[in-house]
Amino acid sequence: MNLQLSRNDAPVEGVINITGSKSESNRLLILQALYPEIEIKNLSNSDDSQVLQKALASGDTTVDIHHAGTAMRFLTAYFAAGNREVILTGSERMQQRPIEILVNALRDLGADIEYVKNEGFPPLRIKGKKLLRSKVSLQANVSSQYISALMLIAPSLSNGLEINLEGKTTSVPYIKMTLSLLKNAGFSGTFDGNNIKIDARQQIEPVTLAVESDWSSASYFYSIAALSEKAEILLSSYKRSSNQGDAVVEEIYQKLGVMTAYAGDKVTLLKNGNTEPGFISLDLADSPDLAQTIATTCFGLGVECELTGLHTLKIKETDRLEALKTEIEKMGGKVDITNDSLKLYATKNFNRDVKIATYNDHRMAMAFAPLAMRVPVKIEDAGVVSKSFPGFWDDMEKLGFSCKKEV
Ligand SMILES: O=C(O)C1=C[C@@H](OP(=O)(O)O)[C@@H](O)[C@H](O)C1
Ligand SMILES: C=C(OP(=O)(O)O)C(=O)O
Repeated sequence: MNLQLSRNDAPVEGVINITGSKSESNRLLILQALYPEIEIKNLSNSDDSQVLQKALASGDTTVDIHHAGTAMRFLTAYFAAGNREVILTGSERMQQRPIEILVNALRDLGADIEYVKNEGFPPLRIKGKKLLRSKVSLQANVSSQYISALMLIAPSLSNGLEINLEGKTTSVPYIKMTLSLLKNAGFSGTFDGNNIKIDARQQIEPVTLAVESDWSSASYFYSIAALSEKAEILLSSYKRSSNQGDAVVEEIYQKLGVMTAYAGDKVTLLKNGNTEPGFISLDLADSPDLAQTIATTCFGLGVECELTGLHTLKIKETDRLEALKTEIEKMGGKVDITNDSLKLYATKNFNRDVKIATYNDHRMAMAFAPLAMRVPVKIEDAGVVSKSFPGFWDDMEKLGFSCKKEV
C-alpha cells in the first residue's frame, strides 16, 4: 500500500493515545515467560511485541520472528537456557543482522547453538540446556540488545550472572532500562562502568507492571509540531522520569521550538511561531532510533544538522544512513554520511510528490510522513509502520493529514 500524504497550513491539534513501549514490552514478555508472577499492563500493540508473544506461547520447532530485532536477540538467550530444541529464524533482513557476539557469549556460558545458514547470522538451531557458568565477557559497541538478552535470563540462572562489557558501550539507556525493569519486577542487580551483575532469584512476589507509552513513537509528533507554525498535541500515557532513553526527544525538540508540558500522565507538545536555530549538532549513540526523525525534521525546517554516534544504524531494519541520504536527496536535500555520522545541509526547496522508499523500515515511513507539512509526499509500502506503531496513519488523519491510498 502506497499513501499520498498532504496537509494544509491549519494549526495542528489533537489527542493521541500511544500504546506501551515496544522495548519495555518485549523485556517484560521475556521476564513473564520465565516468571509467570508478572502481570503486564499497557502492552505494546506493535507487530514486534505480537510476534514475540506468539513465539513464547508456541511449542513449534521453528520460530519465525520476522523483522523483530529485540525478539531475535532476547529469544536466542531465552531458548538457549530453556529445555527444548528450536530453529529461530527471521526475515531476509534479519538473516543479515549480526548475532555472533551474543551467540559466542551464550556458548561461553555453556549454550548449544549452531548456525543453520551463514556463520554469525540467523537462523539458529538452539538446543536448550541448563547454563552452568555465571561470568561472561562480550563486545558492547555493536548492539546493546545482546547485553539486555543476557540480563533478562540472568536471574533464572542458578548463580545469576556477571557480565563484563568490552569496548565503548553503545545504546546505554537500553541497558539501564533492562536493569530498571528487572528491579521493578523484584530482582536485584547493578550496572557500574563496564560491569553488570544480576542476582539469581528462583521466584518473585506477584507484581503488576504498567508499561509507559513509547517515546520513540512520540518522536514523530514532535517532528509534526516542529514543522508547524502552531501546534497543541496531547499524548498519553507518559512519565516525567522515564525508563526510555528516547524520552530525550523532549530536550532535543526544545531546541527546535517545541515545548513539552506535563499534566498527570499526559504530555502536551506546544509550538507557537518559528524560533529554530540555524544549526544543531547531536551525539545520538544513546538514542539511535531518533536519528531518522531528527534528520527529516531538520530537513523540513531548513536547519543544518550534524548527527554523530550513529554506528549502529547500518545494521538495523535497513542501512538507515544510506536510506536517509537517498530519500532526503530525492526530495531536494543534500546529505553526507560516514559509517557513524550524518551531515545535512540547509535547504529551503522541497521537491513535491516524491515517492519515498521505506526499505521494510517502519521508521523510514514515520520519519518522512511529517514532511507532508511542507509538500505532498508519497510513502511506499506504508503498512511497514506496524512493526512498532500499527495505528500511525489513523493518528496522522486525526491531526488533519490527508492519507490517500494510491490506486
Ligand atoms: O533494546 C532495545 O529495545 C533496543 C535497543 C536499540 O538497539 P541497539 O542496542 O542495537 O542500538 C534500539 O535501536 C532498538 O530499537 C531497541
Ligand atoms: C531498531 C529497531 O528495532 P529492532 O532492532 O528491535 O528490530 C527499531 O525499532 O528502530
